[in-house]
Amino acid sequence: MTDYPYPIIAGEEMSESAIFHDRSKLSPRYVPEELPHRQAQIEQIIHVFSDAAKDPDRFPLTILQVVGVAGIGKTSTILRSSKIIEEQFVKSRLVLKTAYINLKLQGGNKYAIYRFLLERIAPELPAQGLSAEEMLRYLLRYLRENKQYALIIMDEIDYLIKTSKDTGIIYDLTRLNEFEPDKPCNVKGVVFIARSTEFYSRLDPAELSTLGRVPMEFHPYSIEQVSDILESRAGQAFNPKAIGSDVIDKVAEITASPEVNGDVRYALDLLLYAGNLAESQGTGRVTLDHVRKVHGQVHPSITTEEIEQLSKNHLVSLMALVRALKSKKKPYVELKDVRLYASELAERLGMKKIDVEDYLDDLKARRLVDIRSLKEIGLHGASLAELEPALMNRIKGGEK
Ligand SMILES: Nc1ncnc2c1ncn2[C@@H]1O[C@H](COP(=O)(O)OP(=O)(O)OP(=O)(O)O)[C@@H](O)[C@H]1O
Repeated sequence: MTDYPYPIIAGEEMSESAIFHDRSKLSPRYVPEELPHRQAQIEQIIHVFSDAAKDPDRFPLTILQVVGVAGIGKTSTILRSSKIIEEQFVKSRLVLKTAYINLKLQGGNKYAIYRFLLERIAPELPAQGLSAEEMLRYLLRYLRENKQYALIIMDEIDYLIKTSKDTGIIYDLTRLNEFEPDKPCNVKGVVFIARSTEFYSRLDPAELSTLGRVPMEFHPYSIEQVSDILESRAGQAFNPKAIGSDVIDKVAEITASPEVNGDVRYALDLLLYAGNLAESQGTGRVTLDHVRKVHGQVHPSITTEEIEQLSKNHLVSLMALVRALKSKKKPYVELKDVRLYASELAERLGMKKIDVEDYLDDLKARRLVDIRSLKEIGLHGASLAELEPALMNRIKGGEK
């Protein structure tokens, strides 16, 4: 183990301590009921689907796109809205199932994605031996026969389109109502979430037109808004006496800086680690010093959640890049340097040789690595020394 002073993985368990009331409320997987400053967007989305629960068979398949930078509540807003829409269906004595897919996590091809969809919506149906198109037909038939409805949420669609040739997914999902045109389509909505609209350039005109050109844009929060959000999250996670508004305002200020670019996920990480540090020092209260110390050590351009999403090969490739950059003391290194460190690391960890180039490409698509050319590979963000223990912890701790 390393001397990294606080666990890099957010604890899921309820924990009693002088600092925390329930630290799992800071976990990236927790979707709070209250989303300050996203109420207008929630209402807008609910409005779009407001007639769906009233007369679902006449409600058309509705496509929604949501676009905005990382960590500004896109996913949470959609998930919260879908819960409310589900409740409206329940009130009409109907069933709406939400299938959420994070394409960065799920990755892969059309086939794997549709199989996952089928598992979520129609778990009784076996997916084995079916073609991608058959899976969608089965899914639609299953919903019809069981008088159920579905909402599909495809998160990080831009990542998928950038890394995979299966752009057909957009075409398929936006035309689910044309599979059997004489029958109602019980998938009532498909929501695509993306960081930007750059992926449009990889779509053909037919895909673009079914997707619709007008995304719902989410703008980053202001400092004051981040403060409100953190106050609400901290209120659930910390003991009231353990944290003050000075700390919340400091974290909000850091979060709104260009370096972090409003990513609330990073703010929650900062609060968690600062709390852990205060706990380990037995101070009974989180101080500005704890925040400063942690901010100096955690890497703003890579959050806990992003590290958790990486496979061991990704981690080793990233670690090799960090080591190469450190040893060369330059902002960019060459691919061959990274290769060298990666094979050394893999050998030491008893792993098979890694195709570093593929993993670096993927890390680039995840916006963690900056590849200008094969001779100029660097990291997004500045200081790296701190990244190494966090990555090593994960490599040794959890395998994916
Ligand atoms: N208004 C808010 N109130 C409370 N928590 C929030 C709010 N906005 C964001 N968060 C929290 O910040 C974290 C990141 O939010 P979320 O995953 O929804 O962002 P995103 O825009 O979808 O990011 P990405 O593009 O990286 O997926 C989550 O833990 C979420 O709960």
